[in-house]
Amino acid sequence: MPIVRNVSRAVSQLLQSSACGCGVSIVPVRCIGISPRQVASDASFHSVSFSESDHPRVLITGGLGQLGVGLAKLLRKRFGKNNVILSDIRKPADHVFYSGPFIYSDILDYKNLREIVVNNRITWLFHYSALLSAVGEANVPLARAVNITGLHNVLDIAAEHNLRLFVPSTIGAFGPTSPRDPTPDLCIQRPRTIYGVSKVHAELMGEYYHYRYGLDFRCLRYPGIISADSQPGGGTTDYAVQIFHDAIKTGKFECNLKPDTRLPMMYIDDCLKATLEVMEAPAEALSMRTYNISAMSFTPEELAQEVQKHVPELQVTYNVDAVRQAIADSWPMNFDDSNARRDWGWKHDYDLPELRGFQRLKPSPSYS
Ligand SMILES: NC(=O)c1ccc[n+]([C@@H]2O[C@H](COP(=O)([O-])OP(=O)(O)OC[C@H]3O[C@@H](n4cnc5c(N)ncnc54)[C@H](O)[C@@H]3O)[C@@H](O)[C@H]2O)c1
Ligand SMILES: C[C@@H](O)[C@H](N)C(=O)O
Repeated sequence: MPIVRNVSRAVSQLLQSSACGCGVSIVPVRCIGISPRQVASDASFHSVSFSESDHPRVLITGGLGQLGVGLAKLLRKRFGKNNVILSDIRKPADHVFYSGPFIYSDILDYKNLREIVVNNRITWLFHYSALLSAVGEANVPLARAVNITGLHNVLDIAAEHNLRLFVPSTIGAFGPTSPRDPTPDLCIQRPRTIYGVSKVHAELMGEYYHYRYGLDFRCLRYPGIISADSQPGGGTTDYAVQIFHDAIKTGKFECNLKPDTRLPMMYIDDCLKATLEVMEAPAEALSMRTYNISAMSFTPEELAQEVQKHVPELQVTYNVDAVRQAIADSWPMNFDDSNARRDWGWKHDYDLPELRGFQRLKPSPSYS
């Protein structure tokens, strides 16, 4: 795929919007009080438990972060408001609470998660809960618990209840020994953050459950995601969201990465579109279960120049955060997503050139 580096039109666009299976079990089942998992040696099951003409019943974990509310909106449009349940451990804002079903769910509480899946007859699960790269380095034990133990809970429940499971991975699943320009789907993955390690673990565990038990696991490696109406959750690519907000609000932006740090990025609408598309793709189309997806790639300096075309008075300074810089320097510069394009027709809509005007990054009134 040609690498897109033209940042001009995208900037405009962004700125414009500102069981207890105690009996015989064939799946990995947690058995209350006896053993955590029972797996028969001939374990095998297949995940599509609803008829293809029915709408899936969806649960989104960690849904109050940068991406979950937008995903719920997209899925509700397609499957109906009441078929999509957002969940998180945080209190939702009014506009989120009143926009559709919301439920408290801590992914570390296995029984609670299972109860939600059972009571709501969930068929598709989008597992968004995570601690991102920078906050993960600041609290490794919590990141390990949420990103690894939490994933184990989700995998087991998805397997027990024949769910189709989406788990996002990231450019952060690669490390300094991976090829960086471009980074293919299959190559060395030796990340040096707990976030990256947990995401490689998620990719491998999901694929293992797929091949071992038939779990319908689907995974996309997202680039850094740019959004208008939601705050990033403490990652290395956060600067690429913050610059738009600061340009509009204060006309000043202090970047915590060096000006020439090139990273793959994607507008949120493309990210969510890809997520829905890969979940709807026929299983036969998927030659793999974990795909890179790509849209554009730019440096802070290039992005700043583009924003300055629309906000000429914007002053950009650099105050490099050593932790984030070390992480960014170990991540891909460009992502090769040719397998996604070939297998299930992935095509992004937004290059930086396509994002015209300032409206996209103007926070809506409900944004906090
Ligand atoms: N935003 C990006 O740029 C990006 C890029 C690549 C991959 N991803 C992945 O996409 C997913 C969503 O990303 P995001 O940016 O919305 O993340 P975020 O950090 O903004 O939100 C994560 C959410 O998880 C919740 N959470 C934390 N602990 C929890 C627990 N114990 N139980 C339930 N929920 C819990 C938090 O409250 C938060 O709302 C993550 O898995 C992330 O790794 C995001
Ligand atoms: C890239 C992605 O995984 C996230 N935005 C982070 O920087 O941690």
